[in-house]
Amino acid sequence: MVLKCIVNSNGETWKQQRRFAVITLRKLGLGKKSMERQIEEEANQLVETFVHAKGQPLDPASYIRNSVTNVISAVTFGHLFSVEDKEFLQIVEAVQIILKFSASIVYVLYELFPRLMNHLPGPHKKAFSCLAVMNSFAKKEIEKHKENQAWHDPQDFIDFYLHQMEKSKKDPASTYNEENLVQCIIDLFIAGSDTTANTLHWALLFMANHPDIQEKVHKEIKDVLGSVQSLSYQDKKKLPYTNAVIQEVQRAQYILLFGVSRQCAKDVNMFHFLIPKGTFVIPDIYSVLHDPIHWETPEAFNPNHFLDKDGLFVENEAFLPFGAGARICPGEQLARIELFIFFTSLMRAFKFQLPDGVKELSEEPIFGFTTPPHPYKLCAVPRCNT
Ligand code: HEM
Repeated sequence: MVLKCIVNSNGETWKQQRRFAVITLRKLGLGKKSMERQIEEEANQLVETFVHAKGQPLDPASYIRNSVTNVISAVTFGHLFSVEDKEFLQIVEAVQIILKFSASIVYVLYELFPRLMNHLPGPHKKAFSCLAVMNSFAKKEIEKHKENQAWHDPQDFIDFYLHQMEKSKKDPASTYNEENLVQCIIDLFIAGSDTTANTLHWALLFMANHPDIQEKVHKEIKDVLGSVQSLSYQDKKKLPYTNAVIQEVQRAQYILLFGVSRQCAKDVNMFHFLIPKGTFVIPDIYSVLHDPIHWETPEAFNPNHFLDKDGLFVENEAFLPFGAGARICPGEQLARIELFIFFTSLMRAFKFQLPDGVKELSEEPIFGFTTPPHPYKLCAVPRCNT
């Protein structure tokens, strides 16, 4: 019920919509209004917001969520929203409610007995109304794009999609239509905002709990980038320690309870077990990210998992937070750019400290479809060189 266009579709619809999304996200990364610049703009806004707190304790969750959701707005609609915009805040809230619902027992009941559940009150009604809000928001943006007729020089996801619809209107096998476009937009918002925001939320928590690691990150950024203002994703290669810390955050506190459930398209023989065609499979990505065969100290936060003895960055084949295979996350590159630019901008600008009297922040997650940290406060103390 919740995610349909790419995430939960199969067959020809999935193939076409996914291929289109992958190609379009790549093109947007290279385009005039490249995603990287928009992410940088949004990261600078987040830094400004934290500066206003003047080092006093603040809960960073909603600020991070708004910024990351705004990046998805830039990608899909081609513009950023003011974080005070009521409609925008409604969308941010709708994503939260839908995700919370999709990990609830009521969701399972709804999937099993939809007709009965339709007659009963409950959280599914609220989730449906949130989907309706997202639907009408997406439709309004599509209408604006149609009026502007900018799809001849496409600048965002909607432009590219309308262009594709026009190109394939005579193809009877085409699945490009406005209904699927609305679903794609909802997919991008739901799959692309909470995942990245929760990773950043964990990243700040780990930095406050591990000041020694935080100092090494800050020093590396300062030594390598100096007073260069603008950040680029290319800088990642020059910052092996920072890169290792970001990946370690993704590994140590994986932000999905499980991967997305999938159905076997054919009989599969795996390590002598037959998984018959049609079986639903739920990948346990967390277990791969904590497998003692692949990680020296799986339960500890340890950036050395991604560094060799000379401090150079090393990949690990068991680092699979974005899944694997044909269904691998199409937003991986966008997410990696966001994590790098947001994290590096924040580490460069602030020292994140525990508020007075707090010894440590809890590293226990809240279990749901995604696994954010428990709400916490920290102090973003501006570094004197910023
Ligand atoms: C830290 C951030 C993210 C993580 C950890 C993550 C992780 C994942 C995982 C594990 C899957 C399932 C892969 C599989 O079934 O094998 C997935 C699917 C997906 N993700 Fe992400 N994701 C992230 C960010 C994003 C972003 C930013 C977007 C969009 C812009 C996005 C869009 C999607 C979509 C559309 C799918 C469905 C793919 C399909 O079914 O073919 N994700 N993601």
